[in-house]
Amino acid sequence: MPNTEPEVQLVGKVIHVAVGVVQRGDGRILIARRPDHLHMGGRWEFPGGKVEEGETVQQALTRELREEVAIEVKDLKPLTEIRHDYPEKTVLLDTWWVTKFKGEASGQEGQQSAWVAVAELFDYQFPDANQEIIEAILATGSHL
Ligand SMILES: Nc1nc2c([nH]c(=O)n2[C@H]2C[C@H](O)[C@@H](COP(=O)(O)OP(=O)(O)OP(=O)(O)O)O2)c(=O)[nH]1
Ligand SMILES: [Mg+2]
Repeated sequence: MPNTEPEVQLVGKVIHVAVGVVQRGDGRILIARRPDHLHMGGRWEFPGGKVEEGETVQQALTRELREEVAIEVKDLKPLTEIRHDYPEKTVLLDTWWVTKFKGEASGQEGQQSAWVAVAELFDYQFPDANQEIIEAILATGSHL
């Protein structure tokens, strides 16, 4: 009997996540601290969340930023896509610049948030997959 185990692992599902790099006019970027009880709890992140069935990634990002940090996305532009294997799951971080938005950002789930300069991103602890997002931000510099 052939062993089908490796194939089972290959077809394991990838979690599609919409991630927003929200940048203000002064170049600062919005980050938020993940609630402790979640996957990667306590680490800082770019706000976002899972794309639900029947949603586009843009719709998902707009919904997540409204739910998590109370801002209204007005314009988006693609930044990068990062696939990362954590021991417990595989994520596809579909990452977008948020180039226009309305509202004052504030953590709607009690989480801390901060507007940080690009150079300050290195002072915060992010999930491992974010290293490549930060590199993409540095490579682009800014959407402004
Ligand atoms: N939002 C976000 N998720 C990230 C980042 N980096 C990273 O590895 N992730 C991972 C952590 C999670 O496994 C997954 C995103 O899931 P999530 O917990 O934000 O999803 P969600 O907002 O839909 O939350 P829930 O409804 O499942 O509670 O992607 C990041 O910068 N932002
Ligand atoms: Mg989320």
